[in-house]
This record gives sequence, C-alpha cells and structure tokens, in this order.
Amino acid sequence: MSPPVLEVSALTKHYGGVHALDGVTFSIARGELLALIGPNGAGKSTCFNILNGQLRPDSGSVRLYGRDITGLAPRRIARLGVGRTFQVATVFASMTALENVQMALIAARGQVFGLWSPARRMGREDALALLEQTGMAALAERPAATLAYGDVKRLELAMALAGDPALLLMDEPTAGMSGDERQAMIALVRQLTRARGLAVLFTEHAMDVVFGHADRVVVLARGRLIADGSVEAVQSDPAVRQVYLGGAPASISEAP
Ligand SMILES: Nc1ncnc2c1ncn2[C@@H]1O[C@H](COP(=O)(O)OP(=O)(O)OP(=O)(O)O)[C@@H](O)[C@H]1O
Repeated sequence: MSPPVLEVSALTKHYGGVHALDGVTFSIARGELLALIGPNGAGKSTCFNILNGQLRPDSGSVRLYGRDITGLAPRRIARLGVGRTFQVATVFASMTALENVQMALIAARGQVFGLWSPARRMGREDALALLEQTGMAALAERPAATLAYGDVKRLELAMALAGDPALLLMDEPTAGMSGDERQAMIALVRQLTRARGLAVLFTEHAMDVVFGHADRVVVLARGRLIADGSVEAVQSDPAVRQVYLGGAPASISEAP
C-alpha cells in the first residue's frame, strides 16, 4: 500500500509555558478532505505553520509521501508539493484573474519573464484550464479587484492548484462567505480533492461546512488531539462535546 500523503507524528511546539501543540499525530490519504477543528487557541494555526515550514516544531516529525520534511524552508516544502491558501486572500488586485493564475504557474515552475517569451502568453492554456476547473473561466479577463469575494476565493484556489500540490492546506476556506457561498465553495474543494487525488487539510469554524463535507475530522483542544474520526464519530464524542459546549447534551453541529 502506498504511504499516506502526509504523516504528522508526535508534533510538539511550546511558547514559554503554553503548549500550542502537544504530541499531535494524524495522517491524510490521497483524495481525502480532512477538517482540523478546535476552539480558539487550540493550535490549528501552529500546526499549519509547521506543516508548510513557517515554524519549526520543538519535536516530532512531518512526512510527505514518507519523506521527512520537518523543518525544511517554506519554499522547499512548497516545491515538494504542499500548497496553502490563506484566510485573507492573496491575489494581485490590478491583474486579471487569468494573469494571476499565469503568475502562479510561472512562479511554481521557477520560470522568469524573458524578452522572447512575453508574459502575456506564458502558461495561458494551463491557467485557463485551472480557471475552468474552479468555475472561474467566464471571469478570466476581469481584474481581480472587481471580483466578488467568493470569486476571489475561487481564484486563490486556482492559484494554489497551479503548483500541482499533493497536499493543500486551506486556512478557513469559507471565512466571510454567506451560507450558500460556503456550501458551494466546500463542494468545489471536495470535488477537486476527488478528481485530482489531492489530500486537503482545512481549518474551519463553520460547522455546517465541516460536518456536511469532510471525510474525516481531527479535533484539537489546548494543543492536544482529542478526536480523529468520521463526522458521526466526532459529533457524538463526549470529549469533543465537552470542549465545544461544556458537556451540554446538544449536538456540536449547533456550535458557533
Ligand atoms: N508566537 C506566539 N507566541 C506565543 N504564544 C503563541 C504564539 N502563537 C500562538 N501562541 C499560542 O499558542 C496557542 C495556539 O495558538 P494557535 O494560533 O495555533 O491556535 P488556533 O487554533 O489557530 O486559534 P484560532 O482559532 O484563534 O486561530 C494559543 O494559546 C496561542 O496564544
């Protein structure tokens, strides 16, 4: 059997006396959409920042397809196949949607602009294909600054896919969206996860998104992994209910 795309083992990170991560272990398979949830301060951002190389763990390891990538520089980790989207979209406002994806392709391929290869044509076909896959083809020529918020998030997804990642880390992919937009966005991510054989790890505060679409859910609380399982298993887990609702007998699908 092929190794998981990502294996996180006994990851630990302290800030003074704060245990931001305390022995966290989980893995993700190809084609899997895994939600990483937990209350504020649980350690989700710390985990993401270690996975993409922005932070070094105190101990523990991160393996990508069996290869130890712990502590490598972010650029190196990106080149090995780990992409990331951020809560606040990072696109060039004055460029069109198409140019933004072309830029992402050029950067991912380590190309540079040359006199004999005008930037306007570089990666154009591949960029259009990515915009097609993310439902953005009709908006290809629109400056990013004029796009609706949900479309900017879709554009950012197309840009993240330009690096052809094996693993995509998505920091609250539906933050700031309305209910319908949220559902459409996560359904798109899920469809791309399956179609491309991606592994996607996402953080999310919107429980309808998590419980409606994730294949599996990992729950952190104060740096510790307290649950790892199916949506149903996590929803009915007493430890998870305790963390979200202080033990009240309601479903955590109602948690804010
Ligand atoms: N640079 C830092 N210096 C000191 N403490 C930090 C630092 N970064 C994070 N922490 C602490 O580590 C813990 C985990 O924080 P982290 O940001 O990873 O949680 P989170 O689950 O992403 O929270 P949120 O949902 O609010 O974004 C918190 O107690 C936080 O205050």
